[in-house]
Amino acid sequence: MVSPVGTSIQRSSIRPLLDLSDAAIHGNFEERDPTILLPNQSDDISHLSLDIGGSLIKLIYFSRHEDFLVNDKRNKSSPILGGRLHFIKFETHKINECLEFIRSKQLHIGDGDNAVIKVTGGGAYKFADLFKEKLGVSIEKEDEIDCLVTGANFLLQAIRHEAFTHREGHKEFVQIDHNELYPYLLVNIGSGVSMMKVDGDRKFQRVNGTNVGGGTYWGLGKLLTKCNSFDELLELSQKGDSRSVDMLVGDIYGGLDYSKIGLSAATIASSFGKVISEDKEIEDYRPEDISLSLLRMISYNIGQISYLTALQLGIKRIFFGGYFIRGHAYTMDTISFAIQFWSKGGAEAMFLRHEGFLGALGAFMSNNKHGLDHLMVHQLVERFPMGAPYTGGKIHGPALGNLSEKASFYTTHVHVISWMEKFVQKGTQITDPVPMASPRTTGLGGFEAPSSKGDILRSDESNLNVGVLHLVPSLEVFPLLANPKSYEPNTIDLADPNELEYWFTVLSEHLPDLVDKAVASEGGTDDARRRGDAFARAFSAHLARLMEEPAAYGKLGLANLLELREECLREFNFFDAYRTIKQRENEASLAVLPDLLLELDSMNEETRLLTLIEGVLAANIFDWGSSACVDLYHKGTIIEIYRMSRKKMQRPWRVDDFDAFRERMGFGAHKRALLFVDNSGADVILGMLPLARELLRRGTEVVLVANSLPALNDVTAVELPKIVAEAAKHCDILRGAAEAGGLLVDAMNNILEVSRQKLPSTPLMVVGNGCGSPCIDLRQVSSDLAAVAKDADLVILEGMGRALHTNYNARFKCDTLKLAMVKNQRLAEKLIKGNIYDCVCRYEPLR
Ligand SMILES: Nc1ncnc2c1ncn2[C@@H]1O[C@H](COP(=O)(O)OP(=O)(O)O)[C@@H](O)[C@H]1O
Ligand SMILES: CC(C)(COP(=O)(O)O)[C@@H](O)C(=O)NCCC(=O)O
Ligand SMILES: [Mn+2]
Repeated sequence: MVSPVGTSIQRSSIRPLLDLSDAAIHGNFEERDPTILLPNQSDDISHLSLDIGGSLIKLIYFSRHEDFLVNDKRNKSSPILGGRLHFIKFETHKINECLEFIRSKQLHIGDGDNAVIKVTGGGAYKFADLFKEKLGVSIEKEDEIDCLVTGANFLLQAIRHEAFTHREGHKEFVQIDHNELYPYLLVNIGSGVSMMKVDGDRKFQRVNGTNVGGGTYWGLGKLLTKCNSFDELLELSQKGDSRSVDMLVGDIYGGLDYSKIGLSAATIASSFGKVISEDKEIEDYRPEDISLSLLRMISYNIGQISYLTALQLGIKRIFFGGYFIRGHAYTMDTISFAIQFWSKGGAEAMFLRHEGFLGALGAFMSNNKHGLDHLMVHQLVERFPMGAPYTGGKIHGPALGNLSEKASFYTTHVHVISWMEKFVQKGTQITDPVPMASPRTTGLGGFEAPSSKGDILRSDESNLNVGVLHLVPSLEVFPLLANPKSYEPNTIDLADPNELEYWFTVLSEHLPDLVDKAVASEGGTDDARRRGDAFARAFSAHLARLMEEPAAYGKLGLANLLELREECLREFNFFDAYRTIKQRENEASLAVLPDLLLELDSMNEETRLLTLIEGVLAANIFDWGSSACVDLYHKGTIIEIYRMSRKKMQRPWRVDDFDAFRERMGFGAHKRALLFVDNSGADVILGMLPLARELLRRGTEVVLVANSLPALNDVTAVELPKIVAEAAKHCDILRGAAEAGGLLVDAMNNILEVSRQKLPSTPLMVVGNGCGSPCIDLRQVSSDLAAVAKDADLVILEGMGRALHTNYNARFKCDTLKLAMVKNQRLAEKLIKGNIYDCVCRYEPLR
């Protein structure tokens, strides 16, 4: 039996606090990213793995965090711990930076006596002594190819939006059926190139390779262009025109296509071949053109060898990894083109978001001590923090001014941790344009010059290319989903640029009001204001980044954006922005509840059910996330708005299945109902609770399913027991049910005057859903919710976020009722061909 949510969800368990005592900036204050030493802080890090390659060191570490769901009682015995996986890279020739990073974060200490450091790549051999000398640790070596394959298999099975195709500037995520994953060809383009045929878990063979790889591009490029960094070289290529160095078919055929064998005039006949006939020195060529020619030469070559290898083995799918790809649109397009061209469409190139980290991930997975080797897709949540440090609950520094004001602050405030310096730098990197090459092909095998959108590569330093993977072992797939495999939570796909722009504008315009509320919720102090500013800046930067590259963080739907906003607030330590508003609305609603219940009790059953549904729809107007509603609040009081809203409840509603629902409802029609509740105040107290009471009265057990973490003015599972206890003071049905559901155990102590007569025992329970967003992705819910769902035969989803933005098209294995008032004109038009404030009552019985 489920017990109510207690006090297990605590602030401190979600946001780790750093021990800042004796903190000091290490090294030169003027340097760009000074290391901050926190000698007394243990991040509770237990697992570190590295892939030390010829060019780059890839580091993954796991920091243990008691994420809010790990407190779940049933998981106490589970060996899997909640925590976060962080992905970092260094250049191999700067190994000392890497060692310093490990030391400053104490990654080599671990939680027990000895941390296990799994290392793969040649550096495991080359630098073993250095690790011993500098850090006093022995490393455990892991086979490189083994790790690459393990890493790729893990990513392809555990991360939902990992693999994607990239054609003509367009990125598309591919859903890979686990049963159809093998065999595939894995091509890892690091310094050199390895090709593996993968047939299963640890079943693989290295089938090919080439010495012309990422090291060749960077090495030759450095020599020929005098570039100082790989990124600089790659950026140059974006402005290049390789025709000045490449010999094209047209150059040989007097401008004509060699159409007999399918080669267009623009096809490269010989990379760098044009140079031979020209009497020029290297200075006479543009470095941009050289870089592009090199990039094309190497990418085509790898594409061609990969294709031939796949052909020889009869494999259709080729996944490309390795840091050479660097998320670079043109590189991916070139490789895709080569595969498509040579295979005539028979084979497909796919890329991986964690491209460079395959080996490091494999090394990490080879450490069976953390018990993370069988993580499932539903247990992983990827987040993209901006890097605001946790500093004892406070973010230090003066109010943020203009981005250009950063320098003076930094030199005068070195005694506090300069989160600002890092943040401003990150914000700038994030809003930098991302190159989105959309090369036009001639169709005959030639590429025109890339037409990239920007000229700056997004720095990896921003850490927003791959996020932090949160491992939440207690998340599960909602067991009542009719078809979990094809389930798509988002109703609105933001792939449509118009849609994207509309929602971005809506969210941007709502930002000042949200910041006001957030700052007020933390007492309006200077510190809160600074954090408010920083939050607004961070969220705007995320929006700008996504506007430019919508798939940057994985497939983008409206629900993801709304969740990102909540996560971003939390990152800046705003735990509950609408705290006071929620309290005020709860109090006002509880005050009128007894009268409402009296009125309802005077009705006959049929009228009552209709009035109850009307009540839910009318009260769903209290939504602080909708700009239209926020305008309403500035014009009237809660009670005025509620009255107005109730008066407008004329049937038929825009979507109106009420009659079918009423027909189904009788005494004991359902054994257990899950009520996914939405907003605080009138919505839950005058809308959903009275409906719950009606179900209880009809002998149906009720589980109120609420957010585990705050989001806008949504009620949370922690807040609900107190609200129910207050309501129960005025209602025997609710009191008996809450007692039977174990809800009043704590609350009863406060209401001793209540008579303890034996009451009917249909239980009312509360359960946290595992999320902190106004929407709900039912592929990742708390195990508590999954457990209660098993006996449920009615699901009621309420509110725009849970019933419209997400799950409007979801099908369930039981009767389902979706209730919402539409508080956005565009959504009303698009979804129900109606208008703002229209209502949806969609009933989908299980036949
Ligand atoms: N910042 C960078 N510095 C050096 N090389 C980079 C960088 N970013 C991407 N690369 C490319 O990635 C290649 C290394 O890829 P990687 O998968 O890390 O292989 P390895 O394990 O051999 O180091 C380099 O040869 C270069 O082409
Ligand atoms: C965030 C919300 C989904 C919350 O709605 P609810 O689930 O509370 O009905 C909604 O407020 C929303 O879609 N807001 C953004 C659109 C707008 O301002 O119109
Ligand atoms: Mn809401």
